[in-house]
Amino acid sequence: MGTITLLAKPPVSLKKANKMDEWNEGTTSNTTTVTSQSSEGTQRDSWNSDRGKYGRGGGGRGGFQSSFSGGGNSEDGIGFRGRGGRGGGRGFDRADRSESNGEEGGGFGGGSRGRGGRGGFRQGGDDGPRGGGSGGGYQGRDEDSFARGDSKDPEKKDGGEEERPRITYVPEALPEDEASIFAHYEKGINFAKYDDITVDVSGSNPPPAIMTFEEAALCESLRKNISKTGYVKPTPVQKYGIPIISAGRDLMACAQTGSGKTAAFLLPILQQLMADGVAASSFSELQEPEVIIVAPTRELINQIYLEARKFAFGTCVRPVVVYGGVATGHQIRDVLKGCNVLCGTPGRLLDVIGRGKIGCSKLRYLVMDEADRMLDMGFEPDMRRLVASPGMPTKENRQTLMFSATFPEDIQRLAADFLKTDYLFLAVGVVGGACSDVEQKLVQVTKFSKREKLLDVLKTTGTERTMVFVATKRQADFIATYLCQENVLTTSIHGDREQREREQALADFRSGRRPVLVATSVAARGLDIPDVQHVVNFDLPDNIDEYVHRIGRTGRCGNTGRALSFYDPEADGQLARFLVTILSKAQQEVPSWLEESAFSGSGSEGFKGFNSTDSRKGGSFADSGARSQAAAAPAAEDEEWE
Ligand SMILES: Nc1ncnc2c1ncn2[C@@H]1O[C@H](COP(=O)(O)OP(=O)(O)OP(=O)(O)O)[C@@H](O)[C@H]1O
Repeated sequence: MGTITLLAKPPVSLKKANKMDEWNEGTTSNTTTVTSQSSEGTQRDSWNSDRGKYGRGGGGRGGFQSSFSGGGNSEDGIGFRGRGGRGGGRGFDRADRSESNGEEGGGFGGGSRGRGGRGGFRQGGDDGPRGGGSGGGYQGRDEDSFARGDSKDPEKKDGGEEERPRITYVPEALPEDEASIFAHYEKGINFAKYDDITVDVSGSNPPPAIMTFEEAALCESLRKNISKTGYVKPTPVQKYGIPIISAGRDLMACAQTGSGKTAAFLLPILQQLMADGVAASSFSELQEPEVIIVAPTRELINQIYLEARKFAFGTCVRPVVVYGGVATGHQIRDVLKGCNVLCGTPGRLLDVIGRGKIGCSKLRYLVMDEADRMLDMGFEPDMRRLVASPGMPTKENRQTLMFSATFPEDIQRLAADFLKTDYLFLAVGVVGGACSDVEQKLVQVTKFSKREKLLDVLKTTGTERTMVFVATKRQADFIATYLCQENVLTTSIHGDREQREREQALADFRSGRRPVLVATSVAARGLDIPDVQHVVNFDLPDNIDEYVHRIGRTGRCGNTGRALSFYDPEADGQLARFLVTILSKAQQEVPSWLEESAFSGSGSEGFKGFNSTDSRKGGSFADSGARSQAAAAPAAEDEEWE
């Protein structure tokens, strides 16, 4: 099976990391050889593989001339899809296009949602419950002993195409000792400045904020766990969010990256479960969690799970996590040990519900983290399926909580479908604003000069932990390989890497063994990695919200950080006005060339309405069209998140 091992000195021949490797296991070596990488200028990458039968589009970005010659099926040999790749409406989401839904899709039949890799059929996803289009129900890719006894062969793709291997990956057991469970990183020098942030709560009768954790009247175990975690006082989103949730209100909360949103929802929920004496039981073939938490990527949901496990430590409340890329049977066995708080990515969650292992009738809390992402065109159908699951209480009979650092107004409007009409909207700071602890710099580049610039930058950052964001999975492999060849200790994460590799990459990055992580958007949201000092946008994203999340991987929890973005006027012009706004709202220097670019040509209509808040306040949907459109679109067209 092909795997990529990004070493400081890579071998001449690198095995390519993508899911096609999995598909070809045992049949094709599918080795990718990097034969050149220096002549820049044309999109001449030739990647001979059987990728991209569906959804191949004209190349957009790129520009590094390289020659990848895959050893697999060479039927098409065009390969380089660039950013323009679209699904042609086929609704197939093959492995080469999908980072998020390919793995996390609900799999209720196909359809014609072919845009940007969010097709109905999640072929090639790690768990992609596949709908056969007719009565297939939920059928995960890695069916095992828990599969329903119907006729589908889990190893075969629908339509009798290629065989796919069973997913057998089981992550290492987590350490159980307190020191590991409560390991945390220190808050930074700007933590106290959180108190100066403007907070706005809109909606009727909001409860008063708390100023200290003591005021939250938490039970003893939870108080102890908070203190072992090193939290001394709540952050603003916690000060306001905790009492709102404890008062039983639905909530849409928007607060800057790295400001403690996870604890803002976990603490009041766990408090209520503990106060009610909720206890996990392994004596049931049907587990009925009181809480479901969804997030868009595997790594993020795992992180949320670890937080939940930490805060529930020593109590009878049992959190469990389910996500793609890991053997489903393993996760279901874990669920069956007792499950009060089920954390999951949408596809796998729908899968385990569909297998009859999870019942929703006792559900009290539904939490969407990165809610604007969970409700954009990629995941919204899955969210609708989730709330339509058998036994799921109606929105009137459950508490629904949404959190993100960005909340475009059109997504807010859509989100209201999932919330009671009297939900509260909590805005901490500028809605959708960047964290002001991140120093943002932009440099103008041409696409041909990016790679050398990156190398220059990394030579000055030394062993600082740096995340480098690129537009596509292929680009991630390519840049990571290039950096390795230049002796920069690098690893990479993207949706074509196997889960084992993704977890290893994150572990290597976290530990500093590989201080540079080249990533696609899959790593843009939520990841809380200590000591990331630097984010580089090698390719700027298509929408400004994505930019805000990416740079938010640094400057967390009162620490400072730096973000450097390569701005290619040819490709990034549509972002200019949003960047100007983001920079100025975060008190950053705005380069004059950026201002010129923003005010020229396509104009400044995006400035109006940018500073959105609770959409019920009259909002500015019309004005904010450009921003909203960009924000609602998938984070990247070529690839997705998980
Ligand atoms: N009250 C607190 N005191 C000290 N540290 C805290 C507190 N609350 C949260 N943290 C820490 O701050 C960091 C960021 O928190 P978290 O990951 O919840 O941020 P977030 O707002 O969800 O960010 P993002 O928008 O990127 O998802 C974590 O390491 C968390 O443990």
